[in-house]
Amino acid sequence: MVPTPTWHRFASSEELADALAQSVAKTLAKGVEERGQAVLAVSGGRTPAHFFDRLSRSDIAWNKVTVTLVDERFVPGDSPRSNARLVTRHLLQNKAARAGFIGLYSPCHNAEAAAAEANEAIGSLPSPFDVVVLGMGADRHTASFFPDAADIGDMLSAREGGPSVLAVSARSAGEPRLTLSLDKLSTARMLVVHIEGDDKKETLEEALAMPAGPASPIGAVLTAAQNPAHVYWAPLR
Ligand SMILES: O=C1O[C@H](COP(=O)(O)O)[C@@H](O)[C@H](O)[C@H]1O
Repeated sequence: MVPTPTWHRFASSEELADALAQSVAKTLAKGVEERGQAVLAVSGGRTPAHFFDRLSRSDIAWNKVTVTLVDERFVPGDSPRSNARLVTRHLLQNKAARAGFIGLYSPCHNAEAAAAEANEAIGSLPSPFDVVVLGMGADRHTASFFPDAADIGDMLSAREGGPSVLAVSARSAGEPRLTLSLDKLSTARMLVVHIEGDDKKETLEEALAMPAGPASPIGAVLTAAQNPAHVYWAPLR
């Protein structure tokens, strides 16, 4: 059984973006106060742009915050499919332009080599991360844990001590991917799933009712979560 997360439902994407930005900013500020620095790991895709715009205007000590990605496509930073590009354009702006950024992509010969490089950089960050904001696809993938990835079972059963960044190859994902490990995601002090639209709400409700595992990577992450997880939902714009 997947532990039931706390749902935060909003009438619009704008209201959701305001509330989520406020809550994330508060948690990052608390992290800076307690540890002198804070880490925020965010998703890519279409959903988070509006939330990023709001969060970038939050008045916190961004120079003590490092932003990273929960996952990335193995594409250069100027590709329209790059999650780093989305974060650079929408989050690392305004007040948040002072934040540090560690991406997962590097121009290596393959995703495995890029994952090894990113693993070094991610390993230098304080652990656990302060905030992880996940998205979710219609196939119940989250970060780049895709149900049809060859070694999805192994990736979702790996616990503490393994690499923090993994290379992923899945037919449904298109290009190769890089993802933070289950351990990195599930140990976050604040774990949020940000989804919009009725379809995704139904998909997540189904995932919460089915066994966590390769067919339901979002369920696996929520089951492994070390702190109560939060779902932020609004209808599609
Ligand atoms: O491939 C990805 O998709 C998911 C969901 O994206 P969305 O466009 O449906 O919001 C996202 O969470 C993930 O970071 C991204 O790489």
